[in-house]
Amino acid sequence: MAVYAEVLVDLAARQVDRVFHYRVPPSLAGRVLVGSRVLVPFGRRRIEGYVVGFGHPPEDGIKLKEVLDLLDPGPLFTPHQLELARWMAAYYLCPTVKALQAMIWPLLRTAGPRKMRGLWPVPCPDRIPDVKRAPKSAAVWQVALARPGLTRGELALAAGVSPAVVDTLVARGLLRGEERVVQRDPCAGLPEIRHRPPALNPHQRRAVQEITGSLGLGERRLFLLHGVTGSGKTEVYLQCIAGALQQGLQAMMLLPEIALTPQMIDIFRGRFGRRVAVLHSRLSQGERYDEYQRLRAGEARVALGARSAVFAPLEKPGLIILDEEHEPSYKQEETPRYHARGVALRLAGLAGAVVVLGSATPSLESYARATAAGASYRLVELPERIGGRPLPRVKTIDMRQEIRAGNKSLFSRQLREAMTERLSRGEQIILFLNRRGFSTLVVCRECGLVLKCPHCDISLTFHSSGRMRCHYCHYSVLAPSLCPGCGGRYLAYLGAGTQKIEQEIRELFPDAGVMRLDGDTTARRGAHREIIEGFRRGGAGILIGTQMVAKGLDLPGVTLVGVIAADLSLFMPDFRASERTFQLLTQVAGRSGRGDREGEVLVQTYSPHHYAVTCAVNHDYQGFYRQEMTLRRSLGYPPFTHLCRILVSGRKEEEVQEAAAAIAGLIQGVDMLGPAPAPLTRIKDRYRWHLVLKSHAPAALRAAVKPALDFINRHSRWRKLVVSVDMDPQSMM
Ligand SMILES: Nc1ncnc2c1ncn2[C@@H]1O[C@H](COP(=O)(O)OP(=O)(O)OP(=O)(O)O)[C@@H](O)[C@H]1O
Ligand SMILES: [Zn+2]
Ligand SMILES: [Zn+2]
Repeated sequence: MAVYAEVLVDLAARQVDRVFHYRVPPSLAGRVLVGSRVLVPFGRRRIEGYVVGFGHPPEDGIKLKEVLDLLDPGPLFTPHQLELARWMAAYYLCPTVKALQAMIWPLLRTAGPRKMRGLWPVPCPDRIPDVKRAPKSAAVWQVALARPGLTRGELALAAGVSPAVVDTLVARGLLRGEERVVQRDPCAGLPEIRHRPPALNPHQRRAVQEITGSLGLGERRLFLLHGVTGSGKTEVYLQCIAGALQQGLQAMMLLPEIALTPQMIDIFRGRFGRRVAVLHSRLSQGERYDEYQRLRAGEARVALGARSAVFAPLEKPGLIILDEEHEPSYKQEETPRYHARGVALRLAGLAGAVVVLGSATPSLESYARATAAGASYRLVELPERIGGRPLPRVKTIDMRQEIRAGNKSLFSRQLREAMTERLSRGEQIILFLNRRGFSTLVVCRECGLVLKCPHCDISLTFHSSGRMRCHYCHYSVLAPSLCPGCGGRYLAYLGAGTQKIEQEIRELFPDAGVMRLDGDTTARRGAHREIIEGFRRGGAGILIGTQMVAKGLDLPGVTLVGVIAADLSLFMPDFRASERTFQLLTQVAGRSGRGDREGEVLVQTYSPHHYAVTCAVNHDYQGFYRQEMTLRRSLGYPPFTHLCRILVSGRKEEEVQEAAAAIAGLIQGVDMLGPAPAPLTRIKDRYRWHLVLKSHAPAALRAAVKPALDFINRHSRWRKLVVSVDMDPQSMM
């Protein structure tokens, strides 16, 4: 009997989410498996597809086309992964093929195994060159052992001999020239310092016992690890992972991209060596491919990475950890718009794994699930800092009073004094401002024109390079000397960014040594490590940065943290603005006083009485939680409801508006806000309108959205529009 493959095809333009049937020709029989990537005819084209099953064609008598080719030697995904992709498609309302591709992306970009042509040592104990009798040959041999695969020239150079010496070793059969597959190791050349686990404190011990006690039961168990900053959560993760490995399980450790610092990678490598595979965006495609393969082969047992590492191909994931679980970056802001936490919970269900969500400032959603009646998460707390250290003293500084006292600078008198004092004692300081660049607003003083991106409805940020940049579409232009509107000569540079802070701090503290950590200074590979290591070693007294300095850094020399403007995130048009502000302030404050000396934090603000600020100042998570929950309940926002945001974008605003209205007309059975222009009204030349749907049941949201989407997809009139559906949106911008 003929075999029919069910194939999911990738049609980027249309939202086709169904399988097509193809006959498997005898030449490919037995080699095409579930998970195989194949080439199939589709209409007049040949396209790629993924085999998701085998079965009977839909109708008898139809002549089926044949699979043309098999594109990889083995399957790219497992049945487990397919199941997860199907769930993602259903929950996040995206095509299954998109979910699958997100899962196996390290295999899809052109990378493949790396082959190297070079000289490889052939061990034969009796003929190894003697250091005394043949020092040159011995030198070549040593280099060849340490760095296999070098070319003849490289080897001679590294050993400090002429290439002829290399040739004699080849002639004697000690070196063989050939092409081999080599593994790219993203950590090659970095020191691998073995860390011994410290003795846990009683809170940590209890946490590790509770979590490891649930491992290997084959059923999903969920934990929320709420530990104050500096309470040693990382050590709890490490020991839980060690426990999982001991039981023959594999583990996944997820961190937000910016918390996945080289230091963090060192810690994991130090504890687990090559059993850790690292997956993150700064790796080269080839490195990613190799790390992914090491996980697939079971050679690596721990996957460490950012959001997409939740798709690491583990055969037996027994433990899944999300550190900083409250971070918005766990949500992918393009199709498939999944949340790594949601996927992790589902994966744990499929695999019978334990999930640990950790944070000093858990999301309201997670904390509610851990504390409400019938809680589904078990709450585990680390209420104290390691070594009984106190949390830092935090003080707010009312910037309105500074102005009244005639201080118009970016820095309050108190902050300056405190900095002087700390520096005189040889202590270190972090200054935090969540905005990169020099000034975020360039305005003509004569006609009031704001210089905006020609493609987005966003003001351009002036950078100290002399260029103005759009932080949304990367447009950049040389800053004009005259106003492009009126030709006026007086342009005002307003809204300080980290570069401006740096400039002013260098003037105020010329001897302190200043470093800056933000998206601009870390663009080059390796720069992030250099800056943090340099600062840790005392290479500077002051580190200025964006939220990169707020997350996860453990720098014992820091005793003062200054927050330049706490209000920046407070008044964003987003219902999570208070939550984000509270989290950010708590996290950045937590960088202070992690060593033996007591820490201090000064928070400059124009809203000293806002509860997000006061609760962060008082280290009062519970207080913040209670007040914010009261507000969310009264407004009907998550965690009391689920949201689904529909964003329509296109080049013609009338069309966008019309389509948004048409969608709104088709929505039934759920509450709806909008349609209205999104807060960012235009990005990359596309106008943006949105609708926000609310319901207590996610299923009701999906049921409401489906018909509207189908309608839009069917109408060619709106083909140029992009309609994106975002379940549980993290950004409302
Ligand atoms: N049991 C222990 N004994 C001694 N030192 C420890 C112990 N556990 C952790 N530490 C050290 O305490 C410091 C703080 O730990 P860690 O960075 O894990 O805190 P954290 O809870 O993740 O904080 P944050 O949320 O602020 O990132 C680290 O330097 C870590 O090495
Ligand atoms: Zn002007
Ligand atoms: Zn732009």
